[in-house]
Amino acid sequence: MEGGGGGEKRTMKMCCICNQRRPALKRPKTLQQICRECFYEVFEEEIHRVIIDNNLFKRGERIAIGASGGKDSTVLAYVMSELNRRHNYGLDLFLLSVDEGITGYRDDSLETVKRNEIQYGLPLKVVSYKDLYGWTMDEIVKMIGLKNNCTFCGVFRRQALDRGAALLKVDKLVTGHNADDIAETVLLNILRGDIARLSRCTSIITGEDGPIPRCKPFKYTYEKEIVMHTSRNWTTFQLNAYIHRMLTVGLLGSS
Ligand SMILES: Nc1ncnc2c1ncn2[C@@H]1O[C@H](COP(=O)(O)OP(=O)(O)OP(=O)(O)O)[C@@H](O)[C@H]1O
Repeated sequence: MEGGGGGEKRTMKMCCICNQRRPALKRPKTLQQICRECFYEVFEEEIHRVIIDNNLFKRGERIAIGASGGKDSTVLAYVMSELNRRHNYGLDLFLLSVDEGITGYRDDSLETVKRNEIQYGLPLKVVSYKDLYGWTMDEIVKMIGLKNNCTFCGVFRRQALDRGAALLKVDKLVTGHNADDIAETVLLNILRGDIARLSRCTSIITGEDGPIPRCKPFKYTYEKEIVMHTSRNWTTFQLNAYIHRMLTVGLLGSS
């Protein structure tokens, strides 16, 4: 584009993919300056490539999406239903949520999952700690205090997801674990000196010898890009409500 006065020439930077629209962001993964539309497109098609290159699914399979109502699994639910339709995978998709019984946290995020059920037309199954184990997480914390409660919760949730997947009679469970989560797990396993887990924790499919294999289609996806992708479907209100929830339970720093 020609600049105004002085006869000097200024070039307006364009999206490096379509070269038609102004860039709206710099991709954390590639540092490319691209427009929003191209970002959604390349983000989703990269997940498609991961699914195809790793043979994650077979036509006709029933797949449960572990849906917590958080950013990762909300974007995962959208991307899975979109790619299933766009590339005709032929999968039967379900949303599976575990209600741990944490007041002010999971009850709020389950509202997001219920919205996704309607938005994406995916059947939702909710399994609760109360129904499965007779205790909510709030009741467990009252008994044992805050120390070690995450360990209990993690073990219970894992089992609850398996129980829910069995009720839905699915072939596989997909979760929203992303590249940052996996890097964190690798570091933890190094610090713990847990060689067995260290070799397993980076696999894109785990639990093939257990009741339900688990897949991580976001294994190569940066958390920052998942946050950027939420703008495709989340309103500012939903984003603010999510941040508020995270601050309430101390999963985000307030500074
Ligand atoms: N209560 C739950 N019900 C169903 N699936 C869950 C639940 N909690 C976690 N998961 C699954 O495990 C993945 C990783 O969970 P984690 O607790 O690490 O949350 P996260 O990284 O914040 O992800 P999200 O943003 O989706 O909550 C989630 O993306 C989701 O697929």
